Amino acid sequence: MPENRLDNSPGPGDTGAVSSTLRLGTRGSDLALTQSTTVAEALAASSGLDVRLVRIRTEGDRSTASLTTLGGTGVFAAALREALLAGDIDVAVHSLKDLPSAPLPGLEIAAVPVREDPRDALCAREGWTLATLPGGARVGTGSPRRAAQLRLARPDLAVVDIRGNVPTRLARVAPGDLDAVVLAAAGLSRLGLLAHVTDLLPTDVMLPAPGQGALAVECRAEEHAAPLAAALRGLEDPATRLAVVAEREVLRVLEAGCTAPVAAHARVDDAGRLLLTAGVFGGDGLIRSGAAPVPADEQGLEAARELGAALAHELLAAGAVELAGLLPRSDASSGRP
Ligand SMILES: NCc1[nH]cc(CCC(=O)O)c1CC(=O)O
Repeated sequence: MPENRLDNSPGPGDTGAVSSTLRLGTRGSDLALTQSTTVAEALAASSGLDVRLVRIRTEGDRSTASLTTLGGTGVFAAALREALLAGDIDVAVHSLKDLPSAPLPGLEIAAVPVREDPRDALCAREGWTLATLPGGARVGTGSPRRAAQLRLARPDLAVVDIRGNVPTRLARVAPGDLDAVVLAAAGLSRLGLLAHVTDLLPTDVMLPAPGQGALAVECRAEEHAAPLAAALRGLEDPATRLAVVAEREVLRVLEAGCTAPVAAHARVDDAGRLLLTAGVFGGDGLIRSGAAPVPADEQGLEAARELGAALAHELLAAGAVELAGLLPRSDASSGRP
């Protein structure tokens, strides 16, 4: 597959102007390509650089094994991050929810662009909503987080474990196969597939994965002061950054001692307060909410982190670790996607 060129200026082979060419690594799925193309175009427009997409094939794309067997969703990001560290690419675009919560030495998330709708969406036959799906309806998801919340909302449904990229999962909704699937609204939106949504699930019914709907634009940390990082920071949305820092801190703290699926959703309200809800699912599930003022500087990020950690510790104190034993799939990791 040839590299995608976003402009028609000569490549490095023609002029030797390597430094003006930015290699943006991407996975090959429709969703990854859409996300990467959007970021590449924004970067090309703001920086004047020649931005090229470089496709990287990841273990997560190659394998049909279940995500939990592969060791969680980090498999999607690992190959891109290796290419970044090796200097084969200059920038990587990830779905933030697929990025492990631990920082990777040598890399930095230079920008978190404005977030899409963080909610999960039901795509059902016959225009069914979660409330009107007939009893026993077969609903597909590969996510322990979504499965657990589906069971809580509608214990009478049959939750079916599925895999594959977004279009593949959507195609399973057909008579004789699945009656519905649950997918992130953000992915459907980016792929132009929102018309398939029959019910946008409110966050109090289906609390999203930490980082859902947000992107991470990653580069090598050594480039922090370089023009590249400055150009990347132009893509930053501060409110989204605050929200995902809090959500990912919940995940980071819980991942240490808890294997139950984790969900978290935060947003900044009009008064400049960060509102965070975090949950772990298994049994009846556990949910905690909190709020904190978030000043528009480094202290805001620290406050977001503290709020995330505080809710995670509340969940641990309320028995989050024990919940893992109540899971139908006790090997479930953080519950992403
Ligand atoms: N787990 C795969 C994945 N990673 C990111 C998205 C959607 C986009 C997003 O959540 O930002 C999806 C598909 C889905 O969960 O439906």
